[in-house]
Amino acid sequence: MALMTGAQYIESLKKLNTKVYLFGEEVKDWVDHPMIRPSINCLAMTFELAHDPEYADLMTAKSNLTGKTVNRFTHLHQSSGDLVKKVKMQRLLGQKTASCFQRCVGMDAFNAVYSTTFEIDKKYGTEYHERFKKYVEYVQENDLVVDGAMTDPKGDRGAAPSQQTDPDMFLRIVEKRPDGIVVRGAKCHQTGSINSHEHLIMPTIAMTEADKEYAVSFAIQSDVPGIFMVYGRQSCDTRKLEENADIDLGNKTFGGQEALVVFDDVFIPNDRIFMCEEYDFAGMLVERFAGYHRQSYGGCKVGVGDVIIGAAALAADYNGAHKASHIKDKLIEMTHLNETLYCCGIACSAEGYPTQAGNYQIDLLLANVCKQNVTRFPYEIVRLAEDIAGGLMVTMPSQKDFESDLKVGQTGKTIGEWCNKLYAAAPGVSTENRMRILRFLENICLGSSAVGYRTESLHGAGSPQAQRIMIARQGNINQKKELAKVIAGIKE
Ligand SMILES: Cc1cc2nc3c(=O)[nH]c(=O)nc-3n(C[C@H](O)[C@H](O)[C@H](O)COP(=O)(O)OP(=O)(O)OC[C@H]3O[C@@H](n4cnc5c(N)ncnc54)[C@H](O)[C@@H]3O)c2cc1C
Repeated sequence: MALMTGAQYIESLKKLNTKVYLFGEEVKDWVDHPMIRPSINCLAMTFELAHDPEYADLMTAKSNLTGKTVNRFTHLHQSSGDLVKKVKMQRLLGQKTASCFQRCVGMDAFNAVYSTTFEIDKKYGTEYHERFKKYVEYVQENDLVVDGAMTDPKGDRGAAPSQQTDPDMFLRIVEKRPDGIVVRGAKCHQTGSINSHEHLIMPTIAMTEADKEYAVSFAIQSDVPGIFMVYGRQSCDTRKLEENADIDLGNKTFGGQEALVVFDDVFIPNDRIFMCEEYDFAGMLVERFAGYHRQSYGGCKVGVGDVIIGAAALAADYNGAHKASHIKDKLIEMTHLNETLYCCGIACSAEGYPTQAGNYQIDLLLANVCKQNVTRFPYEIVRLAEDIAGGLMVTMPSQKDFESDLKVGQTGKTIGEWCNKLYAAAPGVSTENRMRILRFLENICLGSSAVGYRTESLHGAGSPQAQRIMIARQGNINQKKELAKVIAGIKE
């Protein structure tokens, strides 16, 4: 198979028996559910673009395991050039969907598990790395989507896994058998989990010996007995259930998705286990995965930022305000912020280095600086977009009002005629186009796409403080002190 098309991907989801719950009920036909389908369309783009010759260099790569052409989302990075292409691919996908396209977490997890298993085996003589290589070959050959699952519910944030009142607050091994293990717990906020064929599970935090039953990494199909998913609500999501919904959605075709994935005593066969109680490697795996994922945001959010900047510029054109110098300056500021994020994504990639296993790791300090900026700049970008858009972005009547032929008032005009007359702006611009661009901005600033552009920018790949801890560790203040001493002539 090697490279699926978007249509083949969607068909492949229909063959799964994934258990999905939404509004307290099981959703059988979840592939075509109007609240879920936009996120599937979005993921399908990662397959479609891989078939476009214009993007083949970014979207595909040569597998180091088989020598075959694979989708870059399943690739193990072989050079810093590969890391740079990853960021460029993510920017492209952001530009094409203006949403979270959900396939990055799996790619980031592959690369982190690949290098960590190599080092576990070196210390303990285990065989995780060979198993994992076979698993990645299987994923590449079948062009699968894999959810990168790290975040546990975590319960009391001040307590370690083994100290929790409820032991299910972190995913753990509850039984060891000759042929595998049984696990119990959950992973929350899982991006694209319902749309994934597989889940690659990793521990959430560094651990001590007391936590060893929680130090576990494995891969498992989405629809095995014991796994079920509860779909996450998004702001304004039920607009997608409205009949003939179009303009009011802001982005009718694409969207993101998160869900709670529960493991209610799930059996994991030995050949799919990549860490089993080696607690001293949990921290390494977390740090490497988080590093790759912090790099990712210097690509995907930048692509979405490109569309937001374009939409804000169009809103100014449609409002007739585009010639004002402060509008031009705000568009410059948005571009400056967006490109700064891109600089960080490219920089941490260009400074990548080979791991002991041979795949490439990003520069950790620069990736954390990248993500720290991502926790801030998108908020400023949407603030400026809202400034340029004007208040109509949040007070505009519905599409049905603009189209209504109900006569109102005393002069015989319809609601539609009133809305179209009063919300006309620059000459020659249809109110429909004005509506479309303002609804797009509403969706991204505070509608369902704000999940991906705002809160995911803040908490995804770790909350801001997690990056500050890494920046403190990697910043090498002592070396900087030495530099200052030399220049200042301090000898001690
Ligand atoms: C849209 C979205 C998509 C995501 N996708 C994925 C995914 O695909 N896969 C995945 O594994 N995860 C995913 N995540 C999870 C993400 O990694 C977490 O949200 C993040 O690590 C923060 O964890 P939390 O949400 O539990 O927040 P909390 O841990 O509750 O943090 C809230 C605040 O408390 C602080 N805090 C927490 N613990 C402590 C402590 N011990 N000491 C001091 N301060 C503390 C934090 O710094 C923060 O300020 C996603 C999150 C979002 C929002």
